[in-house]
Order: sequence, then structure tokens, then C-alpha cells
Amino acid sequence: MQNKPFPKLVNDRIIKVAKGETPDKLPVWVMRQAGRYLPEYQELRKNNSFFDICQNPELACEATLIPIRRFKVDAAIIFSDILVVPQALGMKVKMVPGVGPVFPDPLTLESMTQLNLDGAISRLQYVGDAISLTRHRLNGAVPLFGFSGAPWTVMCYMIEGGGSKTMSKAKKWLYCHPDAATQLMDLLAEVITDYLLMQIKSGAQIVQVFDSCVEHLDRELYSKYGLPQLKRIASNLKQQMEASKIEVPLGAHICVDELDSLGYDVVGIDWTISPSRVGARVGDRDVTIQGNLDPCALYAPKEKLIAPKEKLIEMVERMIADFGTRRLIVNLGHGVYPDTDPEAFKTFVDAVHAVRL
Ligand SMILES: Cc1c2[nH]c(c1CCC(=O)O)Cc1[nH]c(c(CCC(=O)O)c1C)Cc1[nH]c(c(CCC(=O)O)c1C)Cc1[nH]c(c(CCC(=O)O)c1C)C2
Repeated sequence: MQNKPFPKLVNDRIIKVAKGETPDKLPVWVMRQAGRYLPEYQELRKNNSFFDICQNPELACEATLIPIRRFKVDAAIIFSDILVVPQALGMKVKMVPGVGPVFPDPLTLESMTQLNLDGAISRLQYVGDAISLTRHRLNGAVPLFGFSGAPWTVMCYMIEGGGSKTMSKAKKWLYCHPDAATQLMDLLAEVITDYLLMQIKSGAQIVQVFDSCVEHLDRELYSKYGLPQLKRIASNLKQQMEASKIEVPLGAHICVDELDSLGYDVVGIDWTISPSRVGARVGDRDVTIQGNLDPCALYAPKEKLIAPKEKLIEMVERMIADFGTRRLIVNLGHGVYPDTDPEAFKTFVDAVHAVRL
């Protein structure tokens, strides 16, 4: 299987737009498109733990394909999580229903020396195997995304031991233990670069770096810790994979100023950044924008007097008109929420494809 050539890509809209070329229709996909809002995924989860699905290439492939069978999205994203990296470094992570990821023993200054870098990429080979298998099963229908968390975001979860409103424990390292923080981020940047390279070599056609926790950093901390690591990953990866397309969604306003200098082909933004902030630069910017509809726009209560479907279509059309159709990949500004109606998801995707270029 590994050595068989991958099927030819049929729908290459996303790859085209990432390169700055004009597609036949605007491409659209959704972060967490394989998640809990879909009954098929819930069914799969009934008999398997979250990380069992991630670690079993057959199951990870199956989860990845669920939204592809149901909707006309223009990309698949390999079923996994950003927290498989700390796992490969030797940390325990559990997925607790209703809570999210939990580390029973969060990282401390003392336990940092126990992180096991040796062989980390081979311990993540199951992700590569899932990617290769999925590329074959997709049969070229749409491109397959690989992904990783960025060093700051992965570090936040390792130190906090899970999600947090403030990320104050992780930020304490930046203020009080800057050397240890830098050491940790350097280590993570190295693993993440090698991990993404392994995914690309396994068949990922586009890779995305999630720096979701960047919203907790002010400009100074962002410039000192967030930005250099993101740039470093892009430049090291590009050096090693000249031809690869790389994407980094940055969920914070402060990153908008660096759009052109980040070294990524695509930059994701959330709904708090108005299209006019990047739109004004659409003519001359050299990057593709991904985003940015509020996932709550997909809540479409059937009993409401206003026609929610029409309202959603109108929001999609307005967003696209505001961004302009050049160098735009349509997505939500955040992952789709578990209580979203799959019908609303379909309306969203179809509304994007209905826009004439
Ligand atoms: C489906 C899913 C995922 N992760 C989690 C779930 C739900 C788990 C379940 O079944 O119980 C837990 C899961 N994993 C995580 C969280 C967030 C926890 C928190 O902050 O409270 C949860 C609930 C951590 C995580 N995980 C991820 C990020 C970065 C993007 C973002 O900001 O959403 C982060 C921060 C990335 C991620 N996570 C996942 C993907 C798969 C592909 C797809 O998009 O369909 C991706 C790309 C998959």
C-alpha cells in the first residue's frame, strides 16, 4: 500500500487558491468537520476511545471520510489531535467526555527533562500510516490536510494540563522562567517540523499549523515567543519541502500585521477580524486568507420565525463579498460546534459553491 502511487487529485481548488491561482468555484472546508455534530462520528465513538481512533489507521481513515461522504467539502483533514505530540514525548493525555483533553500529570519545570525526544517521530508513525491509507481511500476526490499545533499552543496544553480560560500557568513560564520556556518551545518546534515533514512524506497535500492559544499573548510576548517559532517552522519546512503548501491559521488580531512575512501560503483568521482589515490588502498581498464565519452562524433553530437558512446564506454571501473572491478559502473562524445541525453545515457549504466567480 505504502509504495503504490497515490490516485490523481480531481478537486484541486484548495491547492490552486493556496498558490494564488483562480479555481472554478470557491473552496470550502470546516475545521473539526469530522466531529461530534455528526451521528456517524458519535457511532464510531461509542465503541472506541478518541485516541484509539487516532492511533488505528483504519478508524482514523474512516472518521476522516465521514464528512467527505456527506458533504461537498473541498478538503479532508486527517483525524487526529494536536495533543498526540505531547503523547509521543511521553506525556499521558486522556479525552474526558464533556471536558476535553486532560493531562493527569501536567508539565513542570522539573519534569521537563523527562520529555523523550528520541524516537518521537517513529512513535507518531501511525498518523503517517493513517494519512497514506486515507490518500488511497479518497481516490483523489479532494486533497488531504495534515496538521500540528504550534509550539506555544502545544506548550499551553502541556503546562495547563488541558484547556484553560487564561493559560496563566503557561504564561507564568514566559514571565518567570523565560529560559525554560524558550528551551521547551525550541524542542517543540523541532519535533513539530519533523512531524509535519513526516506527514507530507506520507501523503499530506497541504499542512496546517494551529496556534489557537496565540490570542492569550500581547504583542510583546507574541513577538518574542509566538512569531519566531511559527516563522522558524515555515522556513525549515520550506527548505526541506520546497514544493509543499503550508497553512497557518492565527486566531488573533495581532497577527494580521505580519500576514506577508510569516512565510506561510495561507493564513487563517477568525470572525473578530473584519474582512476590511485584510481586504484592503487583497490586491497586493501574497497570501491566501482562510476564514472566517462565526461557527454560531450555523445555529439554525427550525422554530425561529426568521428563515435561518436564508439568513445563513446571506451571511456567507456578505462575508465573501467583503473579502473578495481572490485568494480566499472559506471556512469557519473556529471548529464546528458539537450542537450544530448537519443540515446547516450543508447549507453553508452549498452557499459557498453557489457564489459565481
Ligand atoms: C473530534 C475532536 C478532535 N479533537 C477533539 C475532538 C472531540 C473529541 C471527542 O470525540 O470527544 C478534542 C479536543 N482537542 C482539543 C480540544 C480543545 C480543548 C479546550 O481548549 O478546551 C478538544 C475538545 C485541543 C485541540 N485540538 C485541535 C486544536 C487546534 C484547533 C482549535 O483551536 O480548535 C486544539 C486546541 C485540532 C484538532 N482536533 C481535532 C482535529 C481533527 C480534524 C478535523 O478538523 O476534523 C483537529 C484539527 C479532532
